[in-house]
Amino acid sequence: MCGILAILLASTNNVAPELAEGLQLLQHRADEIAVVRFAEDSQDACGIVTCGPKGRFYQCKGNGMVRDLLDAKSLAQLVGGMGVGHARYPTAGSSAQSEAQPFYVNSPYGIVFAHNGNLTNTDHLRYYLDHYAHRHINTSSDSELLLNLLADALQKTGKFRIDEDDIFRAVREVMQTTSGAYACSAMIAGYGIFGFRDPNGIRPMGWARRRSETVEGGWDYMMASESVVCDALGFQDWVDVKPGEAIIITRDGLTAREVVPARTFAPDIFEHVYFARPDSVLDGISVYRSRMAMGDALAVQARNKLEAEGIKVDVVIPVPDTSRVAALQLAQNLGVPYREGFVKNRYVGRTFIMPGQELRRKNVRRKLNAMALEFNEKVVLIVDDSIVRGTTSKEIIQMARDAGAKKVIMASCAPPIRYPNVYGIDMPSRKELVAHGRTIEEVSAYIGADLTIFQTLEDLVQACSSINPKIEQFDCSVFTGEYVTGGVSEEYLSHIEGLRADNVKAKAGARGAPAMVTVNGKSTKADNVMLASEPLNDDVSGGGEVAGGGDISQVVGLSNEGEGGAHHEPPSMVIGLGNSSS
Ligand SMILES: O=P(O)(O)OC[C@H]1O[C@H](OP(=O)(O)OP(=O)(O)O)[C@H](O)[C@@H]1O
Ligand SMILES: NC(=O)CC[C@H](N)C(=O)O
Ligand SMILES: [Mg+2]
Repeated sequence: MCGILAILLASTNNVAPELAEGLQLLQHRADEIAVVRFAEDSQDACGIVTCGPKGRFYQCKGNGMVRDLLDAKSLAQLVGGMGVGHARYPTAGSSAQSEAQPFYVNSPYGIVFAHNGNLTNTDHLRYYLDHYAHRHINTSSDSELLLNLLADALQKTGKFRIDEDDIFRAVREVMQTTSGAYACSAMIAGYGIFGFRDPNGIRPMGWARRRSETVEGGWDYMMASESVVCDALGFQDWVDVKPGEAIIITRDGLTAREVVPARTFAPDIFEHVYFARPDSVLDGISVYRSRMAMGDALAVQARNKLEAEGIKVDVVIPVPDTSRVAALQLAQNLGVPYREGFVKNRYVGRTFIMPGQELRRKNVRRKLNAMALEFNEKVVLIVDDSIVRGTTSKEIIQMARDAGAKKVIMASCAPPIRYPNVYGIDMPSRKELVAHGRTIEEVSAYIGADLTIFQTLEDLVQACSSINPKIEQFDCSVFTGEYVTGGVSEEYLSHIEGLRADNVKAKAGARGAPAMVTVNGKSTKADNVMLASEPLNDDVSGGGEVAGGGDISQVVGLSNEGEGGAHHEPPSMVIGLGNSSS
């Protein structure tokens, strides 16, 4: 999953520090543990591009977490009052530094682009861009395709200056040609920022504004994956972008338009189960309240199952962090004590996102420690938000037994996950999913539980839609194998399994080792681009029109691992390293 963010200030103050702060709040969408970052090729990446005087772009991006990569020194060099940020973990292409976002194209106008989601017709798009648009695609990233489609559509206007209608039209063209999930933020040099959400509203996105502190009567605007960014940065009145809608923000204000009619409104329910922060509200549904409702529903099920089996539970124990909210609710409903029996090492991140099964397994143990006094001689009910590969459950059940538990019952707030996610969550291979091809009893035996209780899909959907009844449908494909966009065939699933299963990624990881880039003679992890030599003019035009694009002096560190596509095998290369003028 990824986090996207864009901010446009009313003033020309530097926006980079706020973008970095916002990205920190989205880090859970691309979180990976410290051990991985130092021991192996890092999967996570992040980046910021700002637009400064004379429409010049300033960029810092690369592998690593926000707090490490976007340090004060780097941020000080990112000039300008508008910018785009991205926190990535890959669902297409590789984890190579060259695929870190935001992406940039110089033509037309200078566009910077960040994407959360995953496209399902990339072969087709790649073919079109190669054979018809004649645009060079330099990585295996689906997001680079999306940006180039957008650029192609804007290019077709043939205009020196574009306006809002041109952008809306270009976004419509993109939506009409792409299939899959996408929430995107973009920026045009010297013009403004814009964003859009796919016609099924699968990935979340919204916007907000606040009064400028420096420009009287002016507004600062932001758009982001989750509302938590809006709250923390002091923006107000969060508005969700609708499926098929695009928004354009310039210094003149915001315009929203439905560019294609919504096909469905089916947000990915896994955002509520696991991905999103509990303090976010997505499409009018508080993630926290939906997780409470999941706990309530699971309690009813658990009571019935436990009674039927004649089991009396002594204690309910959550698997930190995500399941805590639901587990507390479940314990209260059952009238059983809730105890934090697993202590989490706060310096270890989310294990689910880590690359490679062996690493994930080891790190469950590094991350969680069982306190014997909460397990010894007890019948324990362990609650997790989901059981995906079964790595966590298998390890912690063994830990519970080692700590003296008499019986271990496992409960999952989500139903069994049996199908890949093709919309931006890295669950690409059926074979890796513990419940694929297994009954509940078989899953239970595999993870070593005495009994395993899963939420029903009906209860999960009800838990989310009860908070906002206007959202009647969710993408539940990981549970059902029914994909809201359609067009996800058996052939396609086998194809992505071939590209993205753990074993394939392990090989690709070696090929995709991040390029080291030299900036001003220093070796750095980041693609750090400083373009302007001295303060120039305004960074954003009065809005409405762009004057022939911005001025960008260099692009850095390009390399390619190849998706195996027949039409593209671009060479590894580095273009224009070094600082232009400063
Ligand atoms: O069955 P698995 O493949 O192990 O995946 C499921 C687990 O992964 C996630 O935890 P994670 O450690 O990523 O994050 P958290 O701290 O937010 O719970 C999720 O909350 C489950 O605990
Ligand atoms: N998780 C995501 O949203 C990833 C975005 C995009 N598909 C990439 O791999 O970079
Ligand atoms: Mg967890």
